[in-house]
Amino acid sequence: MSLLSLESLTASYGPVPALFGVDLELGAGEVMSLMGRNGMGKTTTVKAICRMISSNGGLHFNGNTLHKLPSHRVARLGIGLVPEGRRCFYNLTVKENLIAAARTGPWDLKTVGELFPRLAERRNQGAAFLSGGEQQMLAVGRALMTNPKLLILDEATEGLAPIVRQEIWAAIKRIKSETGMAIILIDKNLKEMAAVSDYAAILTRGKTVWSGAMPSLTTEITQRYIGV
Ligand SMILES: Nc1ncnc2c1ncn2[C@@H]1O[C@H](COP(=O)(O)OP(=O)(O)OP(=O)(O)O)[C@@H](O)[C@H]1O
Repeated sequence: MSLLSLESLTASYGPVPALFGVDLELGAGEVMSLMGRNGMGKTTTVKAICRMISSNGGLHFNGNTLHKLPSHRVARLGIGLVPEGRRCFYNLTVKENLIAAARTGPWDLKTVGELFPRLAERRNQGAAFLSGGEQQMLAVGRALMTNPKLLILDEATEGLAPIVRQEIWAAIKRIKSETGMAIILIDKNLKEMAAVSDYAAILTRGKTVWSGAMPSLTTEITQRYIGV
């Protein structure tokens, strides 16, 4: 049985439609790249999954229909989001950010500190004083502290120096290999994203136009739908 399934999902921003039929299936422990050119509906799909915008069509997670739930209930069901633009609580310390939404499980201050030693070193520092890369690590750590079954990373390496990007990719690989967490990735670095993913789905104008196992994603397909 799928952990997450979206069937013909549609969504609008007020009167303006943005999703026209998104289909996705993800099993427990699987990693998926959600791909598509700019403005094709990737972030909107994530917002619909997390119930930050309303949607129609099939939307199920771990045996639950998500449609009527408020976003905090979705988080409690086990979906952890690292949103585009990080959104840390800048008036709180690193530790306060991490424990703000913590739930019992294998990810706690100790294990997150082992994954990102820089966060452990700066535990009592204000989040506003962290570098961009450290803030991104904090956003990932905060989502992990909710001990989700599904972690969604929306542009987690955007705007970071190459060396910091590599630290984030290494952490994602560890999360994949050391936990049974399912992960959805959205990222402009297609090569790195493909290297950690089992599956991919491509959106064009708010619709799934291709999905399948990562090895079957050919250059011909990426050129046709993503232009690379
Ligand atoms: N807050 C909003 N209000 C109105 N329209 C929006 C809003 N956010 C996104 N859209 C529109 O919805 C469509 C899908 O946007 P979305 O941000 O989901 O795309 P994306 O694939 O995540 O793009 P990007 O890679 O640029 O982040 C676009 O046409 C966009 O202009």
